[in-house]
Amino acid sequence: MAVLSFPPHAFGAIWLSLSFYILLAVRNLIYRPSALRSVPGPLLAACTHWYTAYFDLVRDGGFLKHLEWLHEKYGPVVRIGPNEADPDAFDSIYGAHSTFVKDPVLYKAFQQDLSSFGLLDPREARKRREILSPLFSRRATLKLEHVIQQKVDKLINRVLRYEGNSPCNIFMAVRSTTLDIIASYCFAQSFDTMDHPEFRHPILLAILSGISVIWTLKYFPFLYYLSERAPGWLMHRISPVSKGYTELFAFLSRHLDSILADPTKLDVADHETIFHHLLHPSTKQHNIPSRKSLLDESLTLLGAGSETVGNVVTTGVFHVFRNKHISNRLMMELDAAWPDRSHSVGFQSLEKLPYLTAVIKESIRMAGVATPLPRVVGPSDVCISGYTMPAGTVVSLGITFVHENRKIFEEPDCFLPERWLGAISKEMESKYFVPFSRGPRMCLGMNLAWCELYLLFGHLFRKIEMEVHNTGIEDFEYRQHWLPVYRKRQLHTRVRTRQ
Ligand code: HEM
Repeated sequence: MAVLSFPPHAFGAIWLSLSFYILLAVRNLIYRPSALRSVPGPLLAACTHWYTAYFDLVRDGGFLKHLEWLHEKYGPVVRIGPNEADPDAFDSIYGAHSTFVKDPVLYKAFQQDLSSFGLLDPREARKRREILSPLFSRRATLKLEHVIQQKVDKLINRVLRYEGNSPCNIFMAVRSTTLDIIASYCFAQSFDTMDHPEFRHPILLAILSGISVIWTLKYFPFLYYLSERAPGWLMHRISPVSKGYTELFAFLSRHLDSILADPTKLDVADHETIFHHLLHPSTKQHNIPSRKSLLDESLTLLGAGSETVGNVVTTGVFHVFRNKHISNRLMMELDAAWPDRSHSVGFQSLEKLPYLTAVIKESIRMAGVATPLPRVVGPSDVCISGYTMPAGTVVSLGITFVHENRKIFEEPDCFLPERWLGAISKEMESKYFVPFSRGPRMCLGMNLAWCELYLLFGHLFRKIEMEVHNTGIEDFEYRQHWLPVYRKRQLHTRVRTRQ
């Protein structure tokens, strides 16, 4: 038997590790913040982080589902780690005046420490936001609307090539589009992801599969260190999709280095880009970011700006086209406002359409979003939901717990755009619609996201009739790897031109 051939020193090592973890767990139970002892939750969670790790890693992103069960069992505040709690109090954690900082244990796993998303120091993060915000303001988005529109038009053409043919993979088509949009918007460059047959561009595949490694890097950060130092051929052997990441990194590095070598290239760029802001002389008061920081920022924006919007659009297309009442009502509204499809209708006209707006909000609510967003309490102890959380405690509340809360949204599992039309909807929105989070670290790309969503939803539904093909609601069940990861069938539709 294999076990008999186990070398004796291996048993010794296993015993040693086990004893270490048991001692650590006991220490956590006895010495960790006594105030947290009163927070209800499983004993094992209070002993060790490997409790959440088990669900994140072994149960394939299953902690979010388990957390729902924990809240049902223990109530609105649950202890989920030796030093970690999940209280039902969104504004206390993420509100405008929050002084809590992002938890390094999670955020360092993204390996983008020097980007707007990864900077942990609130002053550094604020400075970076100040530099980039002008490019992501509503005004800037309106100015660059044509950049988005161009890609949306290309998507419509690409999708309509499937008319009378096999079903189109909308899941990948839309994600290819959002990746091309964010690359164009931020760098005035394109990967031409949409041109790839079946929308399976290696860079897109690498970004998608990269989501699933977040938990691994959170619990085993040294793996990133090893992967960075391993020869490329070995990494490609271990994970063939990493070739896409190598391609992405090489593309961004080449582009950045050419600008650093000759900044006048920015003068002839098609439009303003992130580098016009990050390398602008007035930035000197904040210091020009290092090359690593510029690369981190580029990777952050590509990641943050593509999958998020793509996921919302895929979710919306599925729900609208599987419900005749919703698709009819939406098309009637669009046809009335936009009788001639050959004339383009822009963001500012589309955002005035109430039913389209309701459909977009409901798609955002139903699409899984970034969760959890852990924050470290500080600089002093605070009382949250009736419990004292000592400074240093990690707290988080998943956005899904707000958006899928039965006490807030009736029938939260149903796609009901009408919920955003009633008299009460404005109040609901201001209190409970938080897909972009809130406070000092809320989404930087929110205006861009809204513009993309209106143009994508508006043009897809006005110009294309779709029939969902071989995809069911079960295919929208996801595993939470910080972002949702879909393991089942991708949304396919049969398509027909609408006049
Ligand atoms: C529907 C689309 C989107 C959703 C639901 C969304 C949601 C979020 C959320 C919840 C956060 C907070 C993350 C955290 O605290 O860890 C965030 C941060 C961020 N988002 Fe978005 N996002 C979307 C689109 C975009 C786009 C298009 C961009 C492109 C520029 C973008 C760029 C960022 C950045 C840079 C941050 C980090 C901000 C900071 O930490 O200060 N997002 N987003």
